[in-house]
Amino acid sequence: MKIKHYPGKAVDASLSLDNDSAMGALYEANWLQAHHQHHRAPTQPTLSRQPSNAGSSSFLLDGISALSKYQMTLENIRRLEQQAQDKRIVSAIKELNGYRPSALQHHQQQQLDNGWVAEEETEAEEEQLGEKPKTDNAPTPTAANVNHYVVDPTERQRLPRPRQQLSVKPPSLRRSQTMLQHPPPSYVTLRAPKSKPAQHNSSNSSSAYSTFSSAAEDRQPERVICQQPLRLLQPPTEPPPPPPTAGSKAARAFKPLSRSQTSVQRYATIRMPNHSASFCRATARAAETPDIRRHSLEEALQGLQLEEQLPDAAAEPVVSRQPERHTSRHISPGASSNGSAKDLNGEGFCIPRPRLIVPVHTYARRRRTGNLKEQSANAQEEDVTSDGRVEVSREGKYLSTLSGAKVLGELAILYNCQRTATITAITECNLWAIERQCFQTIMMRTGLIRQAEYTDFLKSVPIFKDLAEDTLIKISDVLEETHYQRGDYIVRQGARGDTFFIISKGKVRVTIKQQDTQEEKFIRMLGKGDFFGEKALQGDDLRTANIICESPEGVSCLVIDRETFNQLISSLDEIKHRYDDEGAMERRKINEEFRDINLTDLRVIATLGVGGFGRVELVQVNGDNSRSFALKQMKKSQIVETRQQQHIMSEKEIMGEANCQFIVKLFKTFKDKKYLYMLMESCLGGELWTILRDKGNFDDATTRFYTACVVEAFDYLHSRNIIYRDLKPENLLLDEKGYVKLVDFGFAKKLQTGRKTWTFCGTPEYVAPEVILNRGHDISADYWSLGVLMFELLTGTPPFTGSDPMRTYNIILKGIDAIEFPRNITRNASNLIKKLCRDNPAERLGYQRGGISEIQKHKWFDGFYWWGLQNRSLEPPIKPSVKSVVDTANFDEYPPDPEGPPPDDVSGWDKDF
Ligand SMILES: Nc1ncnc2c1ncn2[C@@H]1O[C@H](COP(=O)(O)OP(=O)(O)OP(=O)(O)O)[C@@H](O)[C@H]1O
Ligand SMILES: Nc1nc2c(ncn2[C@@H]2O[C@@H]3COP(=O)(O)O[C@H]3[C@H]2O)c(=O)[nH]1
Ligand SMILES: Nc1nc2c(ncn2[C@@H]2O[C@@H]3COP(=O)(O)O[C@H]3[C@H]2O)c(=O)[nH]1
Repeated sequence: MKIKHYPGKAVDASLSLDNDSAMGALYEANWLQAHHQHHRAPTQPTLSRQPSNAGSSSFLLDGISALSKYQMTLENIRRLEQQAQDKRIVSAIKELNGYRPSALQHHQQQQLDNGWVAEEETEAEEEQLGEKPKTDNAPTPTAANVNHYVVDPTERQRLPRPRQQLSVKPPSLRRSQTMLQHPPPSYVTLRAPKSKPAQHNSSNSSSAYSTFSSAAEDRQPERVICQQPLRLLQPPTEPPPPPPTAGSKAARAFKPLSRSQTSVQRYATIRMPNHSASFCRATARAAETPDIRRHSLEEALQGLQLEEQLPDAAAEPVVSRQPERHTSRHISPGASSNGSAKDLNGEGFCIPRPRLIVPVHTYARRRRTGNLKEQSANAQEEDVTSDGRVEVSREGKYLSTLSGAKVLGELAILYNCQRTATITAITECNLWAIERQCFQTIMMRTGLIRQAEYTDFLKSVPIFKDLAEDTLIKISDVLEETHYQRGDYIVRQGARGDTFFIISKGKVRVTIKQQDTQEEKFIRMLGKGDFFGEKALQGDDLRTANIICESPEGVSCLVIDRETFNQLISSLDEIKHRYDDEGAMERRKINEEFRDINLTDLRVIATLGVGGFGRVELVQVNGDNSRSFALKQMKKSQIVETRQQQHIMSEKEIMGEANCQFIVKLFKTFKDKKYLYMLMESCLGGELWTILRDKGNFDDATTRFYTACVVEAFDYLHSRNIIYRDLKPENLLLDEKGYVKLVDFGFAKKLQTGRKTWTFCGTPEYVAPEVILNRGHDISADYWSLGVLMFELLTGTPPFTGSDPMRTYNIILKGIDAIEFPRNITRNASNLIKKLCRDNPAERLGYQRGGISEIQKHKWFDGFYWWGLQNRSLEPPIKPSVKSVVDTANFDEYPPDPEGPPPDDVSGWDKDF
């Protein structure tokens, strides 16, 4: 069998089963690269093979080789486990290295117990989010910090503009600050090696050993089984540490990682109480795909021989006394790697195999996906006499003690490199040896067989049918198969999710918890070839529905990790939209209408407004005079200068998807060298601010109507965890009927559930105290601004107004109780304002248990016809005069842009706009 592309780090070469030299060159090249990257020493002179005619360059990996990473990971994790007092560092390191820290197990437990519980915010997480600035630099309302509040150059020229808009600090700066404060763990920094004299010279070994018992508890004279080459050893800098004895403090310090940290627990979001017991694909699929059985692992081994070896007779392997039993034992999925019962109970060390080439990767996968129960049982069953113990050391330093059915010595074979560690027998051990050729062949054949099966299956799945063969191979290489029993929750709504699933067998039920009743509503059934789990990966990590195993005979899923999903799958249209809710589908249909409209099809009628980055023009599509649109034109250079790229992308995304009649719709975006454009629905009633300016203030009923429109818009946004952050009358536009809509989503942001954000943005008069104090804010900041809006609409001036932003912040921090309420604010209105403008975000109305409905139920809204507002049957208090679709009478007049066209920006940051 030939493959073209090797998954993982994609090596482009032809690999043939019988082409030994290609295989050797592949391993060799990997090792060379590893060596080059990490040891920076001259090329290993003792490599057994020279680059073959297969061409070593084509085998080289980008960056660090998997082997190097693997070794360093292994050893550093251990070292850090011993050293680090701070558990957070340990778990961060593990996570960086692909392990799942116990925190996730904790999460999973929480999910099992009670749905899910919001994770405690940590600095490290915020760092990842790239939002939280260094606390030292947190803005406080003192003059010294003025430069944190960069006055937005977008401030309009029109008078009387009472306020300025805030701009944000450069995100990159914030990030580096955070990193300064919390430097990343030094997991790549190896400590100075301590060495002890090697007992034996070593060589490139040609066999891998599986240790398993031979009775004796008595400590035998130590014998080296495989040894790391002497050349690598450094002169001792300090006396070697004594080998830890069982139960000693040192031995406890070496407490190895548990398997659970590397395998099933990675699906922290998935509740899998009753996994079916088998991960042996050959078995699991036997019933369904008889042809696959032909390629069972046993078959892959035909003609291969295992040898049993005593450590002191390493040079002369003894032929196994029980070859049949050994054969099945060694290759069974449960025992294919370090699958001892001890391991599985969290006491053994679990070697993460490098994801490099098919055989290696496949080898790893089996273990990572392994079903705990069954592997444990298998290992116990087969590990008849598992008392033999070996010690692993590297450069004279003790690493671990292995016992039971462990595989060792595979690295030198897989990578054709010298032994990477020294293995010494510390009790009498019997080892089974497999020769290089045999071992490689097993790994390769089983890997290829497995890969071919998965690729075939993927080809039959409709969403993948158009994917290139090499992409399918890559996907199939990282797939892990999991099995569930009837009634299992494969995915639980509200849990955190990190994986994408394709059903390979059986049926699942999709349900969604109803907000009001908490009952689970049936949504649909999914079967073989269907997928699920994409939403959590696209959104804020949280599962949006329950997926329950329905088939009596269980369900099998192929599981794909987030990284692969993002790289290879997430862009598929079908993935993006298959399970859209009704609103999203309707919205997509609307946007579809504008698919064929180009910038050149638009004709400018007049200017509607001037924003921070340019003008908003009233436009019509050539040949269609029945409708008009607002085209927001933004100077790219200015966006970059003020570092608002991220905000603009977010604005596009949120407005483009929102399907709410209280939010201005964005239909299409365009870009050219100088500008970004947003084609929106036009609201010809003008800004609420203009009306307020002309009228001075509104009465209670008028204010109630506009406030209610905003409540509806917030209800829509907040239920999707979107924070708006820029409420003010300028951003409320009236449509021709007099209903207001929220516009300008430049500061809107989708938050992760339970998370806060730290970006300092908004308009000074409207920002909440926690924003000023840089304590992190969330949707509750919008409720604060709602109170401010009510006050401004009722009085014509916002409650917190200073002569400059710093004074305004000081006033805000004194709180709403320090503000005198004019008489025209009714008691109910002032009560609601005060309840919205609570200093403590958690106490604000709308943010508590009853959600936004608490605002709707407030006395001030007594008798308000919410349903009429929602179905637009309610008569608005002010009916704007809009004579035609091109009537701009409700807008001020704007002179042409005095600055002229901006410079070109073709840097490409806006490619997704
Ligand atoms: N859809 C629309 N229909 C009618 N007028 C609009 C529309 N969108 C924007 N405008 C007008 O253009 C002005 C500026 O628009 P917008 O606030 O979106 O731009 P911006 O660059 O984000 O401005 P800001 O400086 O307020 O952040 C608005 O205040 C409004 O007068
Ligand atoms: N490098 C390294 N090898 C280990 C470790 N634990 C067990 N081993 C095994 O020790 C073996 C030494 O020979 P190999 O390099 O062939 O393969 C190595 C692994 O199988 C470890 O922590 N580091
Ligand atoms: N939200 C939602 N999810 C669905 C629906 N139908 C199937 N699903 C799947 O259910 C999955 C639950 O986990 P995710 O939210 O990650 O991804 C979700 C979708 O893949 C549906 O109608 N709504």
